[in-house]
Amino acid sequence: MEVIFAIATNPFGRLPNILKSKSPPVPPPSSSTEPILRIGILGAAKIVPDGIVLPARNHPSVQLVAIAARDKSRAEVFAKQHGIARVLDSYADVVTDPDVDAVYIPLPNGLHHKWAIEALRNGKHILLEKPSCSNADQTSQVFALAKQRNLVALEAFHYRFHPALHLFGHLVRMATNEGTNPLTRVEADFRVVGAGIPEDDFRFTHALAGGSVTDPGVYPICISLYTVRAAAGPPAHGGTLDFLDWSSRIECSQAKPTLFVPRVEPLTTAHLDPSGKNAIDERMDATLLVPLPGASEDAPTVACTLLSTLRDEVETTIAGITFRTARLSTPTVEAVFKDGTKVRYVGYLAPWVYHSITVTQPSGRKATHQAYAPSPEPTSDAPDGFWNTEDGAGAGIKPEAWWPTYRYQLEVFYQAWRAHTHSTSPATTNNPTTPPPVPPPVWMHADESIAVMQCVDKIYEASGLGKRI
Ligand SMILES: NC(=O)C1=CN([C@@H]2O[C@H](COP(=O)(O)OP(=O)(O)OC[C@H]3O[C@@H](n4cnc5c(N)ncnc54)[C@H](OP(=O)(O)O)[C@@H]3O)[C@@H](O)[C@H]2O)C=CC1
Ligand SMILES: O=C1OC[C@@H](O)[C@H](O)[C@H]1O
Repeated sequence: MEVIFAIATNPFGRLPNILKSKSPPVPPPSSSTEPILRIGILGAAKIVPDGIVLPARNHPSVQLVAIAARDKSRAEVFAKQHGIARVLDSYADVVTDPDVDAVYIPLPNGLHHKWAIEALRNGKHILLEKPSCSNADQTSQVFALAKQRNLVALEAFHYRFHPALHLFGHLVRMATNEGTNPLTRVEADFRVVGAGIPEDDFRFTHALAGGSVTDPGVYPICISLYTVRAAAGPPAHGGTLDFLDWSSRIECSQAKPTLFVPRVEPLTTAHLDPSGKNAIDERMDATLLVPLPGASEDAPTVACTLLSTLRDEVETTIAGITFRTARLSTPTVEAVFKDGTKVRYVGYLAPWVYHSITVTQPSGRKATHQAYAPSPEPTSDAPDGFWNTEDGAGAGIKPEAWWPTYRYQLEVFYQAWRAHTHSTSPATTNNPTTPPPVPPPVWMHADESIAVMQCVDKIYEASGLGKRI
């Protein structure tokens, strides 16, 4: 609601940047010193235009070279519309194509594992849509293979790469007053307005790892873990966090599902699990008890309350007739500290459209912050990096206020790939004009993708619906 209010009351404030994000400038072709990353796409999915087509259009060193869809004629129309160079006969042809360096995988959740493994086995780097897989075991297999084959693998948690999140992480750390004012509670949500999702969508299909936790729910899980890590600050004595040791200590104390019930004839049965039980959550209310990394075993945990919905509706009855209308809301995360301080980030999934980060002191005094581009404020204590005002994209490009999360995501993926290519290819290592192999300024680690899926598994087990398979 806050976002709608903000845009409605100041439409011209954000509008130019929103329009630019939908029609980004096309930079001149890359200089010869920048290696070109050639991406192939599996499926003509709805997320493809925002997730990769528009970001790539604005990237001087990324080319979308191939796509395949189950129906080739559909892929041909899609490729023409979005400027994708070649249409191949099958997903298998994309992952084996010698002219593809990396594969973008925007398939239904239940197909992520199969196609991530296929792509990696064929030597392709992967940008894998969220949720990384159907469960944590599958995610561990994917990232283990990427490591073994020395390939870049990134889960497409786009919101992680936007400077507004890094400012939020910094403000969370500041609120702890160097750890003396501990984080006690996190509340996070993502309510998808269900009216638009057809009942035969993969999100309501058990065999394709559907459900509200695997779809919108992974964002509140992921941002809650980020918030707890931000509050803990960098690991003591340097070093890096042992994610999997930490995540193994996270418990799900309650998980209450609201089951999906088909309404539209012919009624689907895809929500049933193999034993015939309804196993699709249209909504999940859950609590994770998350230890602060580095805290002693008996230290209090942080209660993270999570809400995800696939159909969020309000029922109104007038003159005996019941109407269902979508409830509008904006993805929000709020961190609450022992002294009552609150840090609330509204709009964490589409921060380039609008967001606000408000710190409320125990006295009730509020200060609101925003970061539409890398912020001059110090955010270097945010976990997993931050965009410095000096950090650029290749070819002298700097992040701009219109950049969507997906453009940042493509940038970090490109930079990770470039660093990798530089360190493994004699052609680039011997070329003195090739940019040095700097890692991207921000990253999302493989072990964190695994930790998120461990939380998904724990929530589904506690809910009685069972892990996704
Ligand atoms: N990062 C983000 O902001 C978002 C991420 N996502 C994620 O992206 C992925 C795709 O989501 P979305 O774009 O909404 O999905 P769509 O339903 O639009 O697309 C899924 C694609 O998967 C292919 N497919 C292959 N097998 C099947 C099957 N058995 N049933 C249905 N589709 C099949 C289809 O490709 P074909 O063209 O070959 O027929 C289809 O285009 C999901 O993992 C989702 O979680 C989704 C929305 C936003
Ligand atoms: O990742 C997502 O973000 C947008 C939602 O509408 C969608 O269901 C989900 O897959």
